Amino acid sequence: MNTEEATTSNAPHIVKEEVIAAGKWVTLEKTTYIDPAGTTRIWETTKRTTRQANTEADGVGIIALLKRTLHKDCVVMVKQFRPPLGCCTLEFPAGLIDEGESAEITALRELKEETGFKGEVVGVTPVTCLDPGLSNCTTQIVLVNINGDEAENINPTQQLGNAEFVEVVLLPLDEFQTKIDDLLKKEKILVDAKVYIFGMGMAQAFFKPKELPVLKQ
Ligand SMILES: Nc1nc(=O)[nH]c2c1ncn2[C@H]1C[C@H](O)[C@@H](COP(=O)(O)OP(=O)(O)O)O1
Repeated sequence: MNTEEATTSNAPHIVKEEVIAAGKWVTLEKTTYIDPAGTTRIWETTKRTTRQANTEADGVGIIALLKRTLHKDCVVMVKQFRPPLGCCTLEFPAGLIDEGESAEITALRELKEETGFKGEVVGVTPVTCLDPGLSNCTTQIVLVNINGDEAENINPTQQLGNAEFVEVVLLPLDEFQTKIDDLLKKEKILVDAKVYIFGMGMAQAFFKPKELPVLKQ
């Protein structure tokens, strides 16, 4: 057996997927798979029922930067009650990809619906996973700039459905992490992991690049 064959035969893979329970929005499945040691195992998996045929992403998250004359640049965030957690969360605006949509189109539509802002796409990630030990849920993060000086972005109006209750929260980019820490102290909310990691990354990138290396112990 050559190296390539050995690698292929040892590759972990799925044998079968059986639906245990199916709801309108999610399924619970029993996933039978072969692990890297060749052992057959079972995993409990959740999946969304809404993934469209033309995409491997379930939805998008939107990092929207609001740029206005004489204002600090702000990240447009949303706060809403999330039933699975039983509390409010601070998240990037987000939503599921509808039939025939690209990630970019979904991002601009969801941003308009949830926040009222009209944006312009400036970047998009590959398909990324969200909670791989639990679910096959995937997302693409779309970076959007908003010209806050444009007439339609001065008093933005949300376009929410009757079961949607979304509060828009503007956080200055240069104090993103500390403002989130303040909110967490004040209110009983949970912050989305993507959001907090973005804040940590921003803080590292922008506020510590000039620190001199110190002796490591
Ligand atoms: N897991 C879900 N359970 C539900 O009972 N309803 C759900 C689930 N996931 C989505 N939805 C509903 C709620 C909204 O009416 C639509 C669209 O949600 P969308 O705005 O695209 O996405 P989120 O912002 O992440 O809720 O789906």
